[in-house]
Amino acid sequence: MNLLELSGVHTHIGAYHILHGVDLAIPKGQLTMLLGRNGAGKTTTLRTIMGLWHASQGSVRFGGKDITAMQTPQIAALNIAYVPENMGIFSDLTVKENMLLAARSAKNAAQMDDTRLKWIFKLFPAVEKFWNHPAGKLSGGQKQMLAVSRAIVEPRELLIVDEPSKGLAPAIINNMIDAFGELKRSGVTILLVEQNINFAQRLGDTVAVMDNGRVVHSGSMATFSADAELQQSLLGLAL
Ligand SMILES: Nc1ncnc2c1ncn2[C@@H]1O[C@H](COP(=O)(O)OP(=O)(O)OP(=O)(O)O)[C@@H](O)[C@H]1O
Repeated sequence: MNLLELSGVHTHIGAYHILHGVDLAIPKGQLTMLLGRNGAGKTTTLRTIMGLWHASQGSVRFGGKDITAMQTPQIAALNIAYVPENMGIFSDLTVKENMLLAARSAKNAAQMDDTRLKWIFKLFPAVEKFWNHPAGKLSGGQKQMLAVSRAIVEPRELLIVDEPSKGLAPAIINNMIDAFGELKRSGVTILLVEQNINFAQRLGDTVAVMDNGRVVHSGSMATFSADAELQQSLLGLAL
């Protein structure tokens, strides 16, 4: 069953026609990797899902419901979390305050779900370690971990993250892979935009590849991983 479905989505940004009929299906409970060269339209697709841009044609359906024309707060309220490329962290606030702001149902730290926080601390130890530190002081990798932690501070149906491995050192990437693996096992449906093919192959169940504002290939990651020629032709990878 598909949790999210885009059909024939066109998106314009001002005078520019960016998405040219995106068809994308995100199977429930799986981790889908959205790949493609720079400028292929991946971020624009995520922003269109979240209602930050609106499709001028086509439809976005979530759990069978048409969300194409809905506003971002209403879309988020359907239990969809989005971590943009800039991560949306408040640098002057502590890690704890950043987490608290993301927890819609908690008015203070004591009201945050303790079991869930402990689970998040296990996924991302840096979040616990720097709990009372200003978020602006964290390294790039720790900020990314905080950003994902904020997104999952409450249970989600769908977690969308734009380039979680960007600029991260290999050790941090391994931590990120373990954390997303654990998130996947918790049953949440995940959509990641990735440039790091190794990261994508280690985590993805399903893959969709974009080019020129369209999805030009979709299928299982296992099939895609086994086909070097396909990867070469779609991503221009030097193998
Ligand atoms: N605000 C904007 N105004 C005009 N054009 C834009 C805007 N945002 C994106 N674009 C253009 O839309 C196209 C798709 O951009 P998008 O960011 O969706 O690609 P992407 O696949 O996420 O690439 P990247 O990996 O470089 O982020 C690009 O040609 C980009 O220049």
